[in-house]
Amino acid sequence: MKGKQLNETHITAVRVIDLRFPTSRSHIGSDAVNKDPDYSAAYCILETNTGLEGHGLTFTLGRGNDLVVQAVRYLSRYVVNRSLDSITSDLRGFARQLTDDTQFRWLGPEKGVIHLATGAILNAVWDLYARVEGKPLWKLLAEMEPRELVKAIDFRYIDDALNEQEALDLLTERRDCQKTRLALLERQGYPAYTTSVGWFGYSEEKIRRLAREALAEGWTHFKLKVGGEPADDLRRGHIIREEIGWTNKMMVDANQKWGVLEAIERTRQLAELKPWWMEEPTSPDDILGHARIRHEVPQVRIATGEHVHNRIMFKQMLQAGAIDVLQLDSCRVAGVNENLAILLMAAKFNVPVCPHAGGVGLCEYVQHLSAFDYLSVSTSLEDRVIEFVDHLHEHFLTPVHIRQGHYLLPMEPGYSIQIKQDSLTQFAYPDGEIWQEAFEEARSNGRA
Ligand SMILES: C[C@H](O)[C@@H](O)CC(=O)C(=O)O
Ligand SMILES: [Mg+2]
Repeated sequence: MKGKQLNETHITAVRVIDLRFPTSRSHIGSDAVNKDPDYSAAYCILETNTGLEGHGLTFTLGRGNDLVVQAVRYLSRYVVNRSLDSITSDLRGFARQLTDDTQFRWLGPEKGVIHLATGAILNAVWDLYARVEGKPLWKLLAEMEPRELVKAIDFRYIDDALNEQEALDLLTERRDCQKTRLALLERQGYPAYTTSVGWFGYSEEKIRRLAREALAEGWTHFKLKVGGEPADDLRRGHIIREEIGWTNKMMVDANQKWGVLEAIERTRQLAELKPWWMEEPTSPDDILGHARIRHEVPQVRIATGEHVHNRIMFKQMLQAGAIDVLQLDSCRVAGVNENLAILLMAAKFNVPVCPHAGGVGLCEYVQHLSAFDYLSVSTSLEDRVIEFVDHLHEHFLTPVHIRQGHYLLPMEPGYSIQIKQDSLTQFAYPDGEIWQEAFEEARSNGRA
């Protein structure tokens, strides 16, 4: 039956939508580097002969979306007119087709605009796969045979750190007691932290109020954006500490603001806030820089990953002992396939994965990856929390559910990423109503 449905599903067309939300107007999502982020998505819909659809997106910011949308359109050629089972029977080969296109590869390889676009298409394929199977993505993954799972992973360039046999052994050994872990997730959900209290552009009064409210809602982990003047960062940090106390956890995120030496100095200063981690202290490409910061400020754990663009970079981060916390991004790397590789490497190196979710749709995506990680890969919740931001969920057909600072397991088939038709129309750029109104207002104010 399973094979038959996959076989009978043919992808007939791909619709690509440039979707942008004007979040920068209220400083939502702002940090020391990204001061005016309009949360955006290069969104694609795989249409099929059966009426089922596969939805996928890659998160970007405002103008950057133009380029990724175009790249998704180009890559669509690899899915149109294919049966779903021609893809799912060789998921590694399919991912390679996308990453190895002989002319697009020059734009990467496996990084930047073309890789972001690859993430959208691959995630849409997995969404469709899970819908055809009638399962949420986490369940599809957790129930797949280890042998099938490793066949989705491209071990090229990482097999010096993790090879296929090791991945297979790890997945096989860790199947024990999966039911017990599932029962725990069903009961209490997956632990989470909130970033929404501490965006960079928020006033001190606002972060105090939001921290207080979040505490009352049951949150125990809170993230603050730093990277401003040292005294301002400390003052803002102490405001949060005054509200949440010293038992709850606070993390700080500099969004790559500093060079390595400044990062060392600033992380030492921020240590007085007792941060649970220091996030993105410097450039995401500086593997040895992260290792040095970690070595020179041992009292603060170092986290990064939202801008780490592929499994090969993560491999080196792990090999170099550069990070304490790995923050994979579900669609910066090449979709579910590459996330599997990264989860497995992190498990081998015993580094906790706390996925990045500050963006549109990222919370919806990563809840599946973390549930799968716990059920089948890391098998631990220790030091692991999923990020949560409380913006834009109203646009999703099956948004995340949070209870007492935990993500509840999503139960609907698919990857939870489908955006409501009304929202797709209203926020499409530049023709959507929201943007037309904004252009009109700018014209009448003489700004256009
Ligand atoms: C621009 C994004 O909002 C970024 O600040 C998110 C981020 O760093 C995080 O969620 O962590
Ligand atoms: Mg961050």
